[in-house]
Amino acid sequence: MADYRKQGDVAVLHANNPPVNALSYHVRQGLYDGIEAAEKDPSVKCIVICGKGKTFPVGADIREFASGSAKKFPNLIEVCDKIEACTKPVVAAIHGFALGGGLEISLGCHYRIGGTSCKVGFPEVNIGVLPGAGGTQRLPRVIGLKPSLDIITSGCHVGAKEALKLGILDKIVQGDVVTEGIKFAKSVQNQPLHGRRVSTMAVPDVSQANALCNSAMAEVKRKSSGLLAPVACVKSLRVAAQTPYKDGIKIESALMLQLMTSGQAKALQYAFFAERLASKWQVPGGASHATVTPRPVKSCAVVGGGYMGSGIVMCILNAGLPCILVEANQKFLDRGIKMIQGLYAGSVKLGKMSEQDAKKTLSLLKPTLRYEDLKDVDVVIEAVFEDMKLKQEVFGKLDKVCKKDALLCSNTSTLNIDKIASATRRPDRVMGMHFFAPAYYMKLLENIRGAETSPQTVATVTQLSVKIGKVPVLVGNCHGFVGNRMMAPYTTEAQRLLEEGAYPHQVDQVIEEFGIPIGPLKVGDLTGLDVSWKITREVSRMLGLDHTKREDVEPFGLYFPVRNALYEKGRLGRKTGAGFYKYEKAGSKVAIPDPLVMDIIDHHCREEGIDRRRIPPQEIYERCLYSLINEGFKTLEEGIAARPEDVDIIWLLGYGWPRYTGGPMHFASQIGLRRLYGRIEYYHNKYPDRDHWTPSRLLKTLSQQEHPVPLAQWGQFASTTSRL
Ligand SMILES: CC/C=C\C/C=C/C(=O)SCCNC(=O)CCNC(=O)[C@H](O)C(C)(C)COP(=O)(O)OP(=O)(O)OC[C@H]1O[C@@H](n2cnc3c(N)ncnc32)[C@H](O)[C@@H]1OP(=O)(O)O
Repeated sequence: MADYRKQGDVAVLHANNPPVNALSYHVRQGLYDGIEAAEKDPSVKCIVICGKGKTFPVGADIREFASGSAKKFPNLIEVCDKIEACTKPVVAAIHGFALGGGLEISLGCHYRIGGTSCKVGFPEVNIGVLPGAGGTQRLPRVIGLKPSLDIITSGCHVGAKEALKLGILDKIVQGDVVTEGIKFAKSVQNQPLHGRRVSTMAVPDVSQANALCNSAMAEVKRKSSGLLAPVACVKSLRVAAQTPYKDGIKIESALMLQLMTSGQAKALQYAFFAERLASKWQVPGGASHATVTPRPVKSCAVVGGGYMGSGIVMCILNAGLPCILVEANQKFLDRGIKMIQGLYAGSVKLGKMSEQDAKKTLSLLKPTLRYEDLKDVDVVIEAVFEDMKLKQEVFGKLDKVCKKDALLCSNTSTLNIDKIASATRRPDRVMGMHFFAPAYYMKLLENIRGAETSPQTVATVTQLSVKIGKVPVLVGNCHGFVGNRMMAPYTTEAQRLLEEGAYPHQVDQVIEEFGIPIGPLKVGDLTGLDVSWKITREVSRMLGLDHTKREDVEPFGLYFPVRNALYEKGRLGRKTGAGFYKYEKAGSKVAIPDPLVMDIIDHHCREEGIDRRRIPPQEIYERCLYSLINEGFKTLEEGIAARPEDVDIIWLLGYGWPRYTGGPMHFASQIGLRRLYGRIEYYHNKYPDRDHWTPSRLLKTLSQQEHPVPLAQWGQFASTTSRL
């Protein structure tokens, strides 16, 4: 709703819909009625629109897009038009954020003022739509076409200073924005409104409109290939420059309708809420984010200053927390510090950080070679080499020196967290914190709860994860957890396809066309074929298998003859300039299909008596992606992942799965579970020896329901209880 009050001859309208004043039906109605009441009241001379609580409205209520309430009278266009048509001056007083529909409301106002820290923007592209309440038509009339193209197609927030410079804000004010808004409104109450109604203005300097729009169109197609919304934004802005407002708004609405009904908008809006759901955990027994109070974390330590460890240190420092970095020897410690210093220097050079801030942040870092220095820290994150023996050694040492209630976490990406915890006397305070590389950049944190991890440890680690800027997803303990476990069948199928008839570039092309930025074989080269070779050897050992014997490893999906042949020839990937591809030089990023690799593959097939066949792209697509999705369903049925949304967030934020499909589980719901199950069963029959094609029981059950079960209810069909 919107609260209406009068202060002298000023009517003040507060949008009131906590926590972010999203413009739900009742808020729109309140604003519309408020303007009407103020218009009718002869004692009112001017009006201020603002937001209750922490922000101005941040946009339309995204949930109303699916429910249909967004269309109810008055819709957002009607509210903006009502405000603009008012015969008394209306001032938007912005604090916090004015985003999307919130910014459209303020562009409907005759004046806009903002607090020093306010931000404005049109983030609609991020949820698959456009600023469809006149935003694409009004913004260019205020600030011109070029900056409007930048703001609307990027979805970026614009700070107060920049907004003032561009002309979005008329004034920046200090202190309480509503008080200042009232003062400002009084100062303009006798000014004519002619020239203040944005829809009546012309877009300034349209002589270059076509060239600007052509180049913006090329840019959005290059940057976000396959995304519909940025393309529609450019189209709508082109119209703004070439057409009167009354016609432009109709075209904007038509484009909005097309986007709203697209699968992309639904998937992106699903991802928006899934991301916010991720940190809301619950464990068996009922303890949850809502019931358990986290312990305060005032300082942290990281063990291991390699690529991952250094990145983790930076996340902690960036959050303003002191961090101790421990290494085994001076050489490694110096290397870690140098890496961290270099990355901050790079940020300063790029203008992302001031020199002073970089210095201040770095002053929070304390390097050491002595574990004893960790005695007072609240949380330690271990980031040493992925080796159980080494990790257990480290945890044993930490357990001895750290205070009793300190949490000990491991950045393992695959190893058994209970086994690591068994090296300590505090398994209730041990957890996995699986960061993704580069750790200072990637938003995902896969947090692993061991069998004995206490709810308070979960609460504390979740809170710390959010504080260091991550999206934490709580998962259960199993080999590879959720993300890497699903990765296994995907990479296995990619490699098995090579033996049957495909070449690396053919597999990667299909996956990249689907929208994953780097195909599985290029990822293999990036990670290093020696690294994956060693992992295969370690996993084989753990399972008591001889990794050199095909008959041992094949049934476990650990047989990678092409990779092994390349590894044996010293082709270790990008770093050696040769792997599944060749590269201009070691370290180069451009992967070039290599006839030598094709020969190696052909030779292997001849030796094994394999008749190579042409593999259609659809088969590549299904074998890589459907096997991965099937594994995702298995993590749900086993209670390793709590919700399908969690699986999706892990793949969206950790593995580059295209956001406009919503993630593997949402994508599965779009394919249709019956059809998906049928294809998985087909491959299971074709490759009965490959365990990852055994269809998930949960998927089977869901696919047999008479009507499609909404994704949010899939959990009710998982037979096993949660293993979180
Ligand atoms: C006829 C024409 C129709 C429409 C045209 C207009 C279209 C639009 O306006 S589309 C919406 C555009 N706006 C956005 O996309 C803003 C989205 N929100 C954010 O970016 C962030 O929430 C924030 C920067 C505004 C605040 O961030 P933060 O402080 O980190 O809070 P959270 O993100 O955790 O959000 C808190 C809480 O609010 C819910 N929420 C946020 N925005 C919306 C929204 N637009 N609609 C509905 N709900 C929203 C969010 O889900 C969180 O909810 P929970 O606490 O339950 O998790």
